[in-house]
Amino acid sequence: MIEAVGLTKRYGDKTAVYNLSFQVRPGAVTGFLGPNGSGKSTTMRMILGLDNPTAGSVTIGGHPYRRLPNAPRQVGALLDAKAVHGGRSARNHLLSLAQLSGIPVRRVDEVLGVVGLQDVAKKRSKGFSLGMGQRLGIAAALLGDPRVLLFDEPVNGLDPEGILWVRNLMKSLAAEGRTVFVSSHLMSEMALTADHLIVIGRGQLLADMSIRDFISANSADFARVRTPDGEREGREKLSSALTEAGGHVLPEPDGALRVTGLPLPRISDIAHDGGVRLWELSPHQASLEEAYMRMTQSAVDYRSTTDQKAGLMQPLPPGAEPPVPVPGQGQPGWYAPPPPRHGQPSAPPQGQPGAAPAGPYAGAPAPAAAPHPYGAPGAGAPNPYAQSAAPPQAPPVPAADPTKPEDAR
Ligand SMILES: Nc1ncnc2c1ncn2[C@@H]1O[C@H](COP(=O)(O)OP(=O)(O)OP(=O)(O)O)[C@@H](O)[C@H]1O
Repeated sequence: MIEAVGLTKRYGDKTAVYNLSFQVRPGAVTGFLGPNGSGKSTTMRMILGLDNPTAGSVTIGGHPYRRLPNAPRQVGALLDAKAVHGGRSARNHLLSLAQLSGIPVRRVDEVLGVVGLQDVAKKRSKGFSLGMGQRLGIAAALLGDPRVLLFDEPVNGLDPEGILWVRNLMKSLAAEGRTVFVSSHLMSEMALTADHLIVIGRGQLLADMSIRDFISANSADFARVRTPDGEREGREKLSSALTEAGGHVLPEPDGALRVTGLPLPRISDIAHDGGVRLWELSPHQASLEEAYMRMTQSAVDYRSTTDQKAGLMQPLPPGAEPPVPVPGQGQPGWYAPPPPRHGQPSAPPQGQPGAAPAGPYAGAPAPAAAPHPYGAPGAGAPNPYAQSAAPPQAPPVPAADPTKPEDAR
């Protein structure tokens, strides 16, 4: 088991990780999520003794990494697949690692086979593609047959077959009772791979719970209702009737309605009473990606702006109309999560730095967070992001908190 207690890391006046407490348990794949720059790699480096915490501690099986006897036999890690001597062949790279840790040579050939690099084992790694480099990094992590494994973005650069292989590998390592801690930005992949999630934002714990609890705590069930195409009047009539009955109705991009606050049978009855035909009435739950976006949107440091192509535009021909901007294109594919049960602001106020671009559903209040099933073990100072059993009141972007270091606010 990996256990962090009050883990904090400052680089000068930058606080990369602040008061982070969590446990990564054996027998499960634990996903480690957070926006760019949220402190995932820093946390992993501290777990592996590559960085010293400014405060707090992190142990593996009860010991700091540096005090583990023959640590490479107990802990395997892929942090940076490029951190390889490019002039060495894949096999020689693994061989040198094996010799340093007293691992038999035949294990090198074994792991080369496991990651599918046996045919290029004698090739210099500097000629490797991104995906081949990742495979070599995974081979190095598996070399000592360790009980604890850390992978920082292991599927980066892998093709679909490679991604599937990594997914199955992580699951089988966990099924053997090992501790598997894996960071990724690929939500769909995490949803398929991880059993448990630890989510951080700006170095602080946002969530520590099972995937299923994470999704239900950060999303509301909703119904998709579609009336026949071309029957606009019926759609509008239904929309008004549902709103009148206490539902919250939002238009979907394809013309359907997203309805919360009313059970499906009630929606059906309302449509029937109003004489509105339905082509679709289906129950839905937000995906991990939607739930993650909702939870982390206020902790995102790096956001794109619209490319104005300043000074690059050709003058429009006489009479031509400028292109019409497409709503919600600031973050393609993203839209605000389903609306509230109790009403809680989900996005920072528009126009402020860090405000999310207005999506088609922007402005819809977000669902109240459900109680945190596991809590934040060992949490010290109150964490403005952490899920809590109390009704949430604080807006997602915390106001300046004088009890916190500047970067942790
Ligand atoms: N050696 C360092 N010196 C100064 N600042 C650092 C150092 N390492 C990390 N940081 C800062 O700490 C913060 C957390 O960085 P970290 O690399 O841990 O984030 P991350 O969650 O892994 O990001 P990504 O998802 O982009 O890989 C960032 O603001 C980063 O600039």
